Amino acid sequence: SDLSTSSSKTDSSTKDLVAQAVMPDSSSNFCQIDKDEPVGATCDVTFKEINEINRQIRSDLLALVHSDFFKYFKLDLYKQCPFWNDNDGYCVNRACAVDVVEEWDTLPAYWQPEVLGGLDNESFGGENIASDECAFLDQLCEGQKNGALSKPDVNYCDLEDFSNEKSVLVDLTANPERFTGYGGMQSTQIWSSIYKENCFSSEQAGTCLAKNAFYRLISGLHASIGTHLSNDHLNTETGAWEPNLELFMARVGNFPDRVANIYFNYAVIAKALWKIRPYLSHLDFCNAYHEDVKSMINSVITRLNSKIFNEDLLFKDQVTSTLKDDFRMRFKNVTKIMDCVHCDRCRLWGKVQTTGYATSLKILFEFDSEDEEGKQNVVDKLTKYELIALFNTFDRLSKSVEAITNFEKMYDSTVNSMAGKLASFLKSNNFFKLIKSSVISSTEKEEPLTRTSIDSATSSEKTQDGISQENEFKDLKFMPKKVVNNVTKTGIRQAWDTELNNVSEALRFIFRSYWDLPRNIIKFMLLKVNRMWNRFVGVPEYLQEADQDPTVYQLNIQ
Ligand SMILES: Cc1cc2nc3c(=O)[nH]c(=O)nc-3n(C[C@H](O)[C@H](O)[C@H](O)COP(=O)(O)OP(=O)(O)OC[C@H]3O[C@@H](n4cnc5c(N)ncnc54)[C@H](O)[C@@H]3O)c2cc1C
Repeated sequence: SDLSTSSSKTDSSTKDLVAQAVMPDSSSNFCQIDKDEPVGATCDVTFKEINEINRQIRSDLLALVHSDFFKYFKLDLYKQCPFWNDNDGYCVNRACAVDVVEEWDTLPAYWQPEVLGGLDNESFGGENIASDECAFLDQLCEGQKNGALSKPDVNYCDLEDFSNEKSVLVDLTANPERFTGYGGMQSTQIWSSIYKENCFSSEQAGTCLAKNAFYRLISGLHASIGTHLSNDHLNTETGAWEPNLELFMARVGNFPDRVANIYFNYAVIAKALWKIRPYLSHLDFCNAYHEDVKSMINSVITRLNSKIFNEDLLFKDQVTSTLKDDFRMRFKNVTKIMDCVHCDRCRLWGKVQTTGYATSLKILFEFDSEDEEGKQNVVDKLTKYELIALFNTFDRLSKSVEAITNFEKMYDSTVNSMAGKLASFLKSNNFFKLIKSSVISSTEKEEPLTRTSIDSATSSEKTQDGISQENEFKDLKFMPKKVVNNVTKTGIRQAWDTELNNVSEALRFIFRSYWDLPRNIIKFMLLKVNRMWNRFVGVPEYLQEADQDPTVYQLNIQ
């Protein structure tokens, strides 16, 4: 997929649709979500409460994931897709690339190869651990070395990825999750395989709940990615990275369930973080960063609470261990499907986030509430990459929630300005006055515009254009209402006036066309002469096109 093509396609298709996409029934009902409602049956927290929690923790969380400990992640960018033979696809856009860390000297001490034993985890453990300044890192990887993590397997992701020799270290802050242009058949295949993992075979009690939770997790991840690529989107006209409201509405905002699933995922990860809080004291960060990192973690986690998500409603009592195993295995497959993603940047963030979710599921469902020692054990055996993924995934969701709040502001101001523009347009333009007079009854004519009148006028406008938006974007849910035929008949007199106006407007249009004809002919001739001259003096074809359409030039040079 080509960045410029897909981007310009998106720009043009969404631009025309924005009027329909962002025209709501009520501007306060952004995404058609009641913010005072709970996020889901398993969450005792409302959308509004999550917005407030997020507002409080946002800056601390951001500082945490920018800290030297949490900003690095390790993955194998060249791992073969284990599910199908399609390793040939490449995303060649610059935006798809990942800048790996090559200048090791610039890294903090505990990321240096001599301290980490080449980062392959082989040298972790043994007697040296206690004396190592970075005992925490060794401690986290100890379980892996001892094989304790795989017997029994309580992991929802493949931990081997991090010990793979071919894995590279990546600075996440230098590779932001944003629009890459990755799309088409390749990404569709990935998403559809991910959703297919939700096909639990079991019919036992609780399967439906498990399926529902699985679906919400995946859909929330998908929607969060959609929010990021819309929030950090390349404007091909200016070259700037900026939020794109139309794209957000088309991908996420028009689907209340997708927005709700982002909040659901926020609640899931927040609860996992809340659960490990009492056991974090064992973690030992490097001296230089120890206190800072710990206080940053604390300031985020202390603002979370237990009622944000009730995992017991999901699995406890209703689900046998076979179903839980099935759930774990299927989620592990999702993390493995990330190796089939052709765009490196997307693969990187896909790996980080699926590992983050996998870690939170491990904490939520493998923590035995009666067994304090067991809980401490689970936390002690988390690898550093699981911990890094967990906090970075929480940051992604936190950023999504923040972006949704900003999109809501953009949406409201777009709607307000559209309503204002439409109102003045209707006032000044005769053609629309005619429509207005046929839609609004004679008694309402001089009253200020109401929401209904604006909607009706827009719908009429749409019908006049003859464009069937429903066919183009079946997904959109904020379509203006269908034209309601509420013409008030006020007798033959009004019909006569309307007809007379129609005829006079038509005559005026014909007259104006004749009037403009000579000017249009001259313009056309000048254009032709200009083209012939350019060809004569040897100006390349693409520059001539760019001359007429600046976007063409921009696309060609990319
Ligand atoms: C792991 C992964 C990471 C990616 N990361 C990036 C990235 O960082 N930057 C980037 O620009 N692109 C990224 N992409 C690509 C991006 O997700 C889209 O696939 C791409 O933009 C094409 O979008 P689309 O509109 O064709 O529909 P897609 O997003 O591909 O969706 C396919 C279909 O799934 C359904 N659907 C869409 N969203 C949801 C949802 N939330 N819940 C339920 N159903 C849904 C719709 O019916 C839709 O038609 C990534 C893709 C994958 C698989």
